[in-house]
Amino acid sequence: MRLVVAAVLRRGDRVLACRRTRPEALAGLWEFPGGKVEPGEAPEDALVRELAEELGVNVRLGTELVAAQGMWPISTELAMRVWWAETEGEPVAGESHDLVRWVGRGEFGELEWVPADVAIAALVADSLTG
Ligand SMILES: Nc1nc2c([nH]c(=O)n2[C@H]2C[C@H](O)[C@@H](COP(=O)(O)OP(=O)(O)OP(=O)(O)O)O2)c(=O)[nH]1
Repeated sequence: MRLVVAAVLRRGDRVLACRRTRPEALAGLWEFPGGKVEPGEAPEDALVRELAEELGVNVRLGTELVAAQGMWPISTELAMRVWWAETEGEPVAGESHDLVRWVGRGEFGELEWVPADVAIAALVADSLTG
């Protein structure tokens, strides 16, 4: 099982959603930014690295958003761990995304999420005020 890590970057009552450019099956769908943990790499280090690479921001991780089962299932080969995070920088879409958007709880329903993120987005929306 390969581990994927993702961040719910929070600023006030909004969080950052990112629209994927690849692979074709996921292009156009929204996700929380992150990526695969490399062999030998600590999950938290991988997450900080991915956000620097993909969005050009230096993030500070907060607490983990734990699923009922522990990890968030993606597929038979992949499972995901997700952390709250903050940054002072302004995220800019690189090659992995063609749009980034700060969304409040009322806007979550406007986005078509990557399938594995639907349950995470629901939990996140519930925990935001406004
Ligand atoms: N980054 C990210 N990936 C997610 C989310 N939800 C979800 O199902 N995935 C899936 C999509 C991909 O199959 C996998 C993560 O791969 P990725 O393409 O983002 O990772 P990476 O940057 O390390 O990519 P690569 O080196 O394999 O190209 O997890 C999510 O919220 N964020």
